[in-house]
Formats: sequence, C-alpha cells, structure tokens
Amino acid sequence: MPNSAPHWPAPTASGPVDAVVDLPGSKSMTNRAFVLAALSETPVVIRRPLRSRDTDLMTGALRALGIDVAPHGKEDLLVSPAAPHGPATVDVGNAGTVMRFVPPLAALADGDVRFDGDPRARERPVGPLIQALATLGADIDDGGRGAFPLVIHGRGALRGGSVTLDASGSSQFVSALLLSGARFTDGVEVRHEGAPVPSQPHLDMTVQMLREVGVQVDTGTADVWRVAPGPISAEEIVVEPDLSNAAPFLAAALVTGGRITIRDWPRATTQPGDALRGLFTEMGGQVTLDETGLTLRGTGRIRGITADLRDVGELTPTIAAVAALAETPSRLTGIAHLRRHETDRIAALVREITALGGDAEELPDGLAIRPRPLHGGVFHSYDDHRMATSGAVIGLAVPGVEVENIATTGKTLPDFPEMWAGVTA
Ligand SMILES: O=C(O)C1=C[C@@H](OP(=O)(O)O)[C@@H](O)[C@H](O)C1
Ligand SMILES: C=C(OP(=O)(O)O)C(=O)O
Repeated sequence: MPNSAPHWPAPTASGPVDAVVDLPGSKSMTNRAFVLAALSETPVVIRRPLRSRDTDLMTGALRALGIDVAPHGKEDLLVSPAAPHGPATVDVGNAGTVMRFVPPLAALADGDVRFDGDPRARERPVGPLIQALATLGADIDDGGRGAFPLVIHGRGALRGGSVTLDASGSSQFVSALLLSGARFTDGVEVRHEGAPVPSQPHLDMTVQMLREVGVQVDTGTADVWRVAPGPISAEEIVVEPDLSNAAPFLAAALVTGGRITIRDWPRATTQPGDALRGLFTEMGGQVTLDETGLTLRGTGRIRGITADLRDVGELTPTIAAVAALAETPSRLTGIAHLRRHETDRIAALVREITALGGDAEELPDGLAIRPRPLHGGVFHSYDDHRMATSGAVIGLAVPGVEVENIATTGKTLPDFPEMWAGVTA
C-alpha cells in the first residue's frame, strides 16, 4: 500500500542500551481469548488484552456478529457472549488470526457473513480452511477462488465431524477449527496431511487455552486433533505479555552490548517467543530469568546462527536483522510459509538487507546472510510490523537508516516508536 508519511529516522544507539520494558499482551493469546469468550456460556473478563489493529479487527468482527465487547476497569475487557448472527460484514485487515479464526465462528452464526480485508488478505492462504469448513457442513460462497472475499451463509449450527486438510501453509487453519470445534454439533477431528505444520507452539497455545476453559482436546496421535463437543466455560482469561514483540527489544541489548529486561516473562508458556532465550544466547547474548523478568545482556560480540525456524517463524525478521549485523554467517531455514505472511518476508528481508549494502540470499525455504558492513538508507516495511521493527534494530548499529511506514507496527504494538525512543534515549 503506498504510504505518504515521512520515513522514520531509526535512532542510532549512542551507547549500550539499559532499560526495563513492559510489553502489552500477546496478540495470539488475545485473539484466541476473544473467540473462546464469544462462544462461552457466561460473560468473560479478558485480563490485560493487547489493544492493537489486529485485536481491534477481532473485536470488530465479534461486534458485527452481535457479541458485545466492553471496557472493564482500566485495562481489561468484558465479552458478553450471544448466539452469533448475520447479516454481518467482517474486515479481516491483514490479521491472520482474524482471517482464520472468525470463519468457523461465522459458520455457527445465523445469517450471511461477508469477509474481506486489505489487498494482502486476498493473497494470504485460507483455501484449505474454507474447504474444511465446507466438508464439515458450512455453506460458503468464495466464487471458487479459495480466497477472500467470501460469504458464509450461516445456519445457526454446524455439523462438524472429521476432516483432513493440508496445514503446511499455516498452523492457523488447525487452530481455527479447534477453537470453535467444541460448539460444532459433533465436535471436530482435524487430520493434517502434507509437509510439516509450522508454528507448533501456536498449536500448543490453542490446545492449552481450550483445556483451560474446560474443552476436551485429544492430541494423542501425531497430526490429529480431536475436540469433543461441549460447553466452553470461561469467566476470566489472562493474557501474557507478547514475547514475540520482545524480540526487537532483546535484540537491542544484543546489538549494542547493553542490557534489556522484559518484565513479567512467564516461567512456563506456549508462546514461540520463549525460544528467543536459546536463539539469542547462541547469537552471543547472556540470558537470565528472575522474579523481575527476563534479562538479556549483550557481550559486544554478535554471532551468526544456523537454525530451523519452522516452529517460530514469526521471530525470523528480528533474527535476520541481528544476523545482518553479526560477525559470522547465518542460515535460517524451515520457513517457506513466510512467503505468504504479511508480506513475502524472505524476499523482503533479502531485498532490504541487500539495499543497505548487506549480503543476503534467498533459499527455497529461508535465507542466508553473510557478514558485510551496512550503510544507511531507506528500509521498506511492506505493511509488515515485523519488517518495520527489524529496520529499527539495524538502525541501532547503522547510522542513517530510515524506516518507511513505522506506523505499520500498530498491527501488534501501536506504541512501538515511543517505547523504542524510551529504550534508545
Ligand atoms: O496462531 C497464531 O496466533 C499464529 C500462528 C503463526 O501463523 P503461521 O502458522 O501461519 O505462521 C504465526 O506466524 C502468527 O503470527 C500467529
Ligand atoms: C505472521 C504474523 O501474523 P498473522 O497473525 O497476521 O499471521 C506475525 O505476527 O508475524
């Protein structure tokens, strides 16, 4: 999308950063919480939800379906469930969680629900999910495209049952069916066939959050998930800080040889961002976890990394930014599905690192980055929040980097420029 706002001059660190960072809630947990709350037997308080474009799109979708979401105290939200109904129009924006998690809810609605979103939403994969919903009894008009825009002719209930799909393009196809599956008449059995499903921690998150609201989920067989039909009983869902959005801040410590503490890092979590502890240790950081949170200390040395990031694909842009500043080469693989994320992240990262003088190369399922000094220039963000924050990370070490459309960080972290200024001041 063309963006006429002036480019954002990325602050260059004048010395090692040293700060404690409070991050808002996880996008992935917040948007799962909304779906579960919408289908709950009783009103649900969502504690410390993320407020951002992606979560606003989700609350917009719920409201369009007749489900009320209201402020509750200073930072919480109250969801008052109701039988979802059409006619309704849902704007999915460029939010994968809204694109994938809301159609099953719409299939349970009474009435027509229309879906469309940003131009990129029409390119992101949704076909296997739409096909699966049709197999489970939904009446969907997608003009045979297997893509947005589309209409779901809800009939107030969905039969459910067993379905086989290829979820190698996105774990969100599976999560979507599981999140609403307990409310399908026969529950749901999802079988995956194809190349491995990415983002395993996000599947674990779905299963754990379902179990916490009383849903029976059987994960005993690899690539098969069974959700028993039954009620969803939640009163409160607590959202953890967004550990994927911790990535650029921890990277700042690594890149400047400084120290960053992310407050309230959970001791146990399903979030993929927890893998940053190991990944950034391998890249040269020293990590400690205590009552305050997770602290990363940079040592002044940045090592490259060879890693299969299939499970934690959304961390790739930040890891690539650090890799572009490292002393040794990096090879990031297992992430072919990133080509259909907010943008083609593999092509975008290679293009932008190369434009700053770096040495980066596309691989069929990832990218390779070799050490080479970088210079200033415009770092394009392609409407991708994680591209924008990656440009900020590189800018810490390379004077004269300007990030195009920093406002796109509002997808999951609207206060990013202010938070970043606080850390780099
Ligand atoms: O379920 C989720 O909340 C997510 C799953 C992952 O999607 P893919 O499996 O499509 O990569 C991840 O990249 C995305 O940011 C969030
Ligand atoms: C891939 C991402 O988002 P989405 O939920 O839109 O898929 C992401 O946040 O890195």
